[in-house]
Amino acid sequence: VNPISRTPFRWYTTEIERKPLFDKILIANRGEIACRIMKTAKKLGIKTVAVFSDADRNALHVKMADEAYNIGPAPSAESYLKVDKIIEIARKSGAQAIHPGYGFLSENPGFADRLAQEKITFIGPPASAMTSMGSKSESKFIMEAAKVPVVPGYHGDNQDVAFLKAEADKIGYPVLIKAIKGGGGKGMRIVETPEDFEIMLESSRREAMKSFSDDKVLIEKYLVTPRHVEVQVFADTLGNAVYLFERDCSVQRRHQKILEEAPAPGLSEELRRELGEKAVAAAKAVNYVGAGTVEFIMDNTDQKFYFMEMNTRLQVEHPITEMITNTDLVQWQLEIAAGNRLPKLQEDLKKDGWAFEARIYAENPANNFLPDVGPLLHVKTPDASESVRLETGFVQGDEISVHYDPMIAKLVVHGENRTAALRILRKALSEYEVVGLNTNIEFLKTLAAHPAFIAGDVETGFIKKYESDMF
Ligand SMILES: Nc1ncc2cc(-c3cccc4ccccc34)c(N3CC[C@@H](N)C3)nc2n1
Ligand SMILES: [Ca+2]
Repeated sequence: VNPISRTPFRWYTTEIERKPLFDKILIANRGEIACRIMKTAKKLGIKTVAVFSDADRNALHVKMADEAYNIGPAPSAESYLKVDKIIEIARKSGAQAIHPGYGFLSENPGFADRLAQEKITFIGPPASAMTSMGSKSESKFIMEAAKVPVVPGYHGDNQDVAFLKAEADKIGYPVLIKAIKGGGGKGMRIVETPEDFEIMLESSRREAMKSFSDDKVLIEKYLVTPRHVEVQVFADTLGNAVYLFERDCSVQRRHQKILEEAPAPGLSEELRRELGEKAVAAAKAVNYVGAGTVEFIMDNTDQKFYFMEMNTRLQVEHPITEMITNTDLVQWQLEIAAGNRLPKLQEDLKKDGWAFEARIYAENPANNFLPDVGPLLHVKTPDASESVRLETGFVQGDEISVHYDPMIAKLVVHGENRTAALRILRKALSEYEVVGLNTNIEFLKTLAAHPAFIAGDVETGFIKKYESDMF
């Protein structure tokens, strides 16, 4: 073989000079993700500005920041979602860029656009990509054009009841009705028989109008207890895009992820590569920039996978991807937001070992796992090490309040293989103590010891199927 062609074709033939990162960034978030972003900023010598509501005055992220500003009362709508207030503080503090974290304003195209107008760098994707991927119908049309597999169904403009019912008959029952602007299962209805179609359509539309002010729906073939397999992708402003392998997030309750793992169990290398390549194709189809996650559902019987949606933000569970690829994805976000190229090429990205993330929730198992609140009277966390990483925004003495999401920490572990990682997870959970409010730590211990979980038989019906074993 010609020796020249043996050298891998390097995407960057000209050495693009590396632009400096930022002097100061504002983190428009709270809790563990704000703390986690600050850790990377400090590592890079970037000054950090925190914003906090009245309820978060003494929070860890406020203590960690170089500067901190109050943005209003506890309710998110009066604080963490106040665009004008956040911009005013960015101005006052001289922050050149804003990191939105996840939730809050992280997938709000209006916020991204507003920052562009204000000449403040938004550390995230272009508003256009958020908008395209924010609509389940528009995103499906874009995916079809990009040859990314989507679930068979109808996702067009015709919202006439009789027409949609005819489409459902064509697809074949059971079908799923989904709100076009939906997410996390809201507005979703499973329809088992034609007789139920109209009433379920009406109910889905009511919820969609209430939740998203848009009652447009799409119809899909319903996959019974699919797996939720998502692929981390990254793209820079120079036209490059890579995948950083997949995560399995099937173990959920009421669309709330509980225990995630990377890579996904039971996939061949060939299927893994196909998932990655389709995810990159999805990102390129919307000229994506920054960190993104392409969510697929995978049929448990034939391992066929279908595009679900794209999350145009850095997700809660990103640390398990960092652990198996030895990357700092917030650093990647900062490099890309500063106009630099991807820190690694696809061939430089290697999957190493296995990682789990257990989400520690303040919740009461005796009260249907509903969120719990209260003081963290006593907290003893597992010792951090190469293989144990704890991401939290709260310490002993803090109050977990009702205003925000009940996740108090993420326990992330890494092992050389799934069995080793699971053992490290169980040990870490056994060292985790919280007194003062109820948590799901005991539930997680049972889950991590369950034979079906140990066997890797994960799918979205897992909790429902084995709940009786676990409580
Ligand atoms: N055509 C078809 N068939 C089965 C599905 C099953 C689910 C689903 C239902 C229940 C829990 C889930 C957890 C993770 C991923 C998906 C699910 C689903 N979801 C739930 C919220 C959103 N992420 C998409 N869409 C589906 N679509
Ligand atoms: Ca989403």
